[in-house]
Amino acid sequence: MGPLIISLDVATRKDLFQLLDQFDANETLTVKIGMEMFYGEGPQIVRDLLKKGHHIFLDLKLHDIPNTVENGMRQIGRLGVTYTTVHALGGAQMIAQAKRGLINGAQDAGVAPARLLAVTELTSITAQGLRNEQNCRLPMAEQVVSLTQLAKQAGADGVITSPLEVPALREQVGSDFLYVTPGIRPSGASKDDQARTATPSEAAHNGSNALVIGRPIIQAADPVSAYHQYLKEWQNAER
Ligand SMILES: O=c1ccn([C@@H]2O[C@H](COP(=O)(O)O)[C@@H](O)[C@H]2O)c(=O)[nH]1
Repeated sequence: MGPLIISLDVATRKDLFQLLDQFDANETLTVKIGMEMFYGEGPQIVRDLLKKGHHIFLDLKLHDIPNTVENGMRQIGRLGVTYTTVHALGGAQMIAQAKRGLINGAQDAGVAPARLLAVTELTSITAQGLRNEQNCRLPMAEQVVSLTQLAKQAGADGVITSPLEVPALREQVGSDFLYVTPGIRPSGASKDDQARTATPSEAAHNGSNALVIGRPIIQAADPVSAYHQYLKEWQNAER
């Protein structure tokens, strides 16, 4: 069973440490740094979190021509994060070069290479949006399977997808690949801007390898107890 990754979607370093300092200092967490924090605070925030012993998922979702992505990934690879992301829609060549950039960056810095995760269809995309806005003729699960096969063949280590597609992915793409799932909402909670959601225990039952949870933890009245409640549900779920 993989980690429950806390998505630290806050604007400033001060907000971030106000949140993290509520956790026991001995508790090693896996935390996700996204665009909001990285664009505001830069790579130093990643280095500071690594110094505190946390594992980092740097979620910048690169999507550009292959050469640009490879060079960006070389910089990310030097940081020593555990996971990072590209959009699968960038294509096989882009994904393969992203992987090469990560490996070369890790070698430059003498750190372990990050695992490369390809975003399939964002968990905010509905079946209607896929059809009417992306003009995609495949049903959601087939489109996600197709992008996952592409990502796997191109050398990614896993995908980001909704927990709803994981059973089809395990069956059609295999279990030797990471299925990391945001779009997690406790039963009865607001979906916010997420469309394809599941609870932590449903995600576990469907075969997710790791959960990503943001607002239900960071906006809770007590983020530490919310984290432990979802962690318990994730760890104790029937698989
Ligand atoms: O398809 C995707 C890809 C990435 N995300 C990211 O996960 C978190 C989810 O936050 P919540 O507050 O739990 O909704 C957020 O940082 C997204 O950028 C995603 O939700 N879906």
